Amino acid sequence: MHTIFRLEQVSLNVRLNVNSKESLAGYSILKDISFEVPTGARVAIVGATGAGKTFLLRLLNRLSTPTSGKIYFDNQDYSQVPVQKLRSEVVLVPQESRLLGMTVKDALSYPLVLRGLPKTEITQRVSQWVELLQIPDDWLGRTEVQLSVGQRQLVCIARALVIQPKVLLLDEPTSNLDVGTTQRLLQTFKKLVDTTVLIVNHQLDIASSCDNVIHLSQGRLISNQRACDINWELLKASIIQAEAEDDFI
Ligand SMILES: Nc1ncnc2c1ncn2[C@@H]1O[C@H](COP(=O)(O)OP(=O)(O)OP(=O)(O)O)[C@@H](O)[C@H]1O
Repeated sequence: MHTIFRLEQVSLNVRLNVNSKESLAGYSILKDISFEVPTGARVAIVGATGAGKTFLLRLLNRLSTPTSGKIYFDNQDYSQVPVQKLRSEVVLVPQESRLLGMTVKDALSYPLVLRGLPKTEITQRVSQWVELLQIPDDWLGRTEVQLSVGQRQLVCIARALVIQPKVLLLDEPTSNLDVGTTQRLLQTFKKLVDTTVLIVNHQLDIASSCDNVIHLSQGRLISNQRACDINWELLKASIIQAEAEDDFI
């Protein structure tokens, strides 16, 4: 099995107050995390609010740097891979993505323009994804203020998909999408043969459509299992319990 990411005992501390000398050790966000992501897999990352899911995606995209431990991307120590190269192959779609004032059509073309693709190929690729995700033609000339939150979310995912990255990191990609669009998106992910997809999601039915499920709780890895081996009732109960404990704290 080829692995696209391998994490070995990765921990991440962040300083709550960057100016404070006392808090140099920082606040522990992720603790001693080890797992492997098979190339081409769809991996869900689940866990209670504040479990560290978003920070895990940030680590993989190198928006955050591990405090200790090692991360390997495509069998290479990822700290040795130039950040620009890594981010062109490992694309993160955060919860609050923006179109930066561009029209939908320009936003979808822009990453390909940056990569120097010929105009004809850009047009062809954008049309292909617009069609696959059933983005209506009348959105193409709109800017983000003329789109609903869910419509913008879909366009931001399409903008990442046109790049055909090696790894797609999606933070709550379906939080504002209707059931039909969510299903279409999940079907599309299944068809991506060369792209590994990691999805942070609160909805376990989305996790159940993935190949593997990583469960985090309070910054620790609780399990990394194949979806077909999971007892979903138990997983749900465990997440609910972690949320209740957090509320109590
Ligand atoms: N800028 C920050 N500085 C310090 N701690 C932070 C910062 N942002 C978030 N945290 C803390 O880091 C922990 C992990 O946050 P993270 O956003 O990764 O959680 P999450 O699992 O994605 O949660 P959610 O499901 O609510 O999005 C939380 O306890 C949070 O309070």
